[in-house]
Amino acid sequence: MEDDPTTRRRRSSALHTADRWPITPFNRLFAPIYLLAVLALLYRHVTNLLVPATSSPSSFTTTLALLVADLVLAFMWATTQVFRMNPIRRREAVENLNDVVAEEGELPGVDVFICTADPYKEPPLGVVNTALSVMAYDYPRDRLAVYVSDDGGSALTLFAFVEAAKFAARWLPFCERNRVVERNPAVYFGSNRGHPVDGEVEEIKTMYESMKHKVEHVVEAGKVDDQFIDGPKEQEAFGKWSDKFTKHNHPTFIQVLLDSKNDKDVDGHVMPNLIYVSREKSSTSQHHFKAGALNVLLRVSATMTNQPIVLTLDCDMYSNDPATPRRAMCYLCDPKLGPENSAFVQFPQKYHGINENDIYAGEFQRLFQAMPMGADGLCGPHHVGTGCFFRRRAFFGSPSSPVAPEIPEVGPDHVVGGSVRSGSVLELAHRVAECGYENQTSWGSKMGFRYGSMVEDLYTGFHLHCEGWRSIFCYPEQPSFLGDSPISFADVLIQQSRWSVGAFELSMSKKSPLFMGIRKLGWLMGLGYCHFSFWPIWSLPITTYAFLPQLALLNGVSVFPKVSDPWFLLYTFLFLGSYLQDMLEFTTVSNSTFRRWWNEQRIWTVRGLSCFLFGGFDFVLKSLGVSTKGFSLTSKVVDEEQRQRYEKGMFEFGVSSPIFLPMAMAALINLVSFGFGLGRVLTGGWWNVEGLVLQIVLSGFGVLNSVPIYEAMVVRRDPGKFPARGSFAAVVVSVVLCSLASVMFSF
Ligand SMILES: O=c1ccn([C@@H]2O[C@H](COP(=O)(O)OP(=O)(O)O[C@H]3O[C@H](CO)[C@@H](O)[C@H](O)[C@H]3O)[C@@H](O)[C@H]2O)c(=O)[nH]1
Ligand SMILES: [Mn+2]
Repeated sequence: MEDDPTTRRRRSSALHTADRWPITPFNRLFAPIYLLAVLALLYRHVTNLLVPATSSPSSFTTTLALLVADLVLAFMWATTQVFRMNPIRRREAVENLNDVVAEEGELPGVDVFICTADPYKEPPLGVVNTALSVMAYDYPRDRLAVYVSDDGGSALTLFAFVEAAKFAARWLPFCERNRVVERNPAVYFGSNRGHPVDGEVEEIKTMYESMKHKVEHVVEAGKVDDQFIDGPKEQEAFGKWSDKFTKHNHPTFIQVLLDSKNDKDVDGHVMPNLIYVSREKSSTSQHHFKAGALNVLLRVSATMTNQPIVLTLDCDMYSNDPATPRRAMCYLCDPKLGPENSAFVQFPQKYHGINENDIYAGEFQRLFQAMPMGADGLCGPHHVGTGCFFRRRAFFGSPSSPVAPEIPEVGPDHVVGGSVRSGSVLELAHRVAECGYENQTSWGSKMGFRYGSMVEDLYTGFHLHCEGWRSIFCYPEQPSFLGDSPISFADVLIQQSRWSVGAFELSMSKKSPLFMGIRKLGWLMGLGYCHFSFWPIWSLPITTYAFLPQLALLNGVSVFPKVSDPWFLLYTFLFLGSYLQDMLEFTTVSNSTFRRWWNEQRIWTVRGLSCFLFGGFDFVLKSLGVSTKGFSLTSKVVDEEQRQRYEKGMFEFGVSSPIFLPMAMAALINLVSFGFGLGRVLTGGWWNVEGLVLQIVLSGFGVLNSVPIYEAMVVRRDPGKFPARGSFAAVVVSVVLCSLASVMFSF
């Protein structure tokens, strides 16, 4: 049959399908019922405020605090419902791609961007392995270009890539011939999953070990010794570095390590392009962290290869499935979908090495899986920074009104003239990577990744959606990418404090989802974006419920209805209703365990008492111009002892940090108030504490959630335990807080 466009169009329908979640009808039914209960609760608070039972100032303050807390809970509840209204799960039929794209040569080219920023926090060997895993994709090699952005400006990282380019010439054909699935060599050689061990495997393994040894040696030494430099070309590359350069002050370095027009693998087949880029840095310019780095890569790649699709990856997110680009192409090449409906294809963030019960809730099942599926049934998932295939065009204005860049050579329509090694191409590439280049241009505002938030991913995705672009969530059974998840508790909380600052930067901006979002995307998606951008305000109700009812209990003051009061039923329904629905969804949709769900709800409360709170403070300080805190990079270095403790499910406190203080205080105060409540029950019987029952139950719940903190404070002796200084501080501040509360409740 002739392959005319109509036939192809028809066939493309088989490229992907979408299924609905089975529990959606229940969720849709439950939402209005729960809403009525929420309204009833708010009504109760308001009447209590206006017509108080007692006229004490403390009871007025308590009711007001609970009203505010419940208003925030109600708002966040509403934003969560958005994702429950029409969630879909897509599946791709990669085998049908060849019907639509008749020849391999028709597949669109992909420029892959990998960001790294510090050779000590992000070991170059890991970055190199990520690059190797994507260079070895099952995709025409001449249509693949890998760009590495090194914000560390480090010769150590370049050295690792020089070695990787040599190793790739063996590794790529090996993977292809043997249909290797794990194309990250560290994973392949690290797992003993019955790989055939023959002469060739042994030889490649030795080659890998030698590369690893050299790279690790160089990183440890902190410099590239002459003995490791091979030939005049390398001499020239490393000769560009000087001792005077620092991470924050150095010229542009662009090094073409592999060029698909000239470089061949050991079998004589072409190699993908591999290009190292370190943009110019100067201590007097703004660099906009990762967003800035990505915009430089957008321009540099435009001048060198300018392929229509761009894949962005964090340095730790390696490919776990060589068919991934073809999966993405099932959407990007689908003529039925249209470019405006597939501006980007987002894959979920998934991690390797998370412990059995996921004690830190590092899987982010909701944020990275359930909610994107929910949004996919509306206008598409939010962007999560890594594992995302973009149409280059999406960075240059809305689907209907393109924005022209300051020079046509960095635009999506530019046709690259020379080879990536040609003098004129390289000269232009250097120019567009200069730190003053963006002055008086639209980069970061109307073009490229947007500046203005620490979560440039969410921020940029939001702006693209508001411009009229739509996105796709691609969630195959086998994870397409796997990344590192921090295993030290302090690292986890610092990372999420940064996310919290970024979220506030979006929600409090002039283009907040609450206003621009709802206006441009409608109520549903507008509120959906509010969920992410108001994420840290959970800390308000969580902090209130972690302290206020407990302190009241200690003073014998009742803040919830009595057991015999009909309102008691409302409280029970609200609590159990949301918890049970949440548990049901967590365990069925993502097929997870009860223990993981339990840990997840615990971490939710812990976040409210740590990173959300601290992120909020940081945001205020930043807005006032007091703090200029930058991007605190998450360390990807693993301490073996820490890893072992983590495997056993132990929380890693270790360092004394103020971020642990509020949760430790909550643990202590809940314990004391629970003990106090139980004491009253034992001495006076239940009827004596009728009005305090819910407070006793809440304290008990707090105690259950704090078990790992008590263990770390009292029982453990290992280096990951709660530092004695931290415990002491928590006791002192808790005593002060309890005394203040007893004064307050006496009014
Ligand atoms: O100035 C910088 C800072 C960071 N990075 C890179 O950004 C990536 C993400 O940094 P990481 O420390 O791993 O932060 P995470 O919090 O783990 O990253 C999540 O959150 C970020 C937003 O805060 C998103 O950009 C990421 O994609 C998402 O995985 C890494 O590859 C870094 O090398 C840079 O290139 N330049
Ligand atoms: Mn990361």
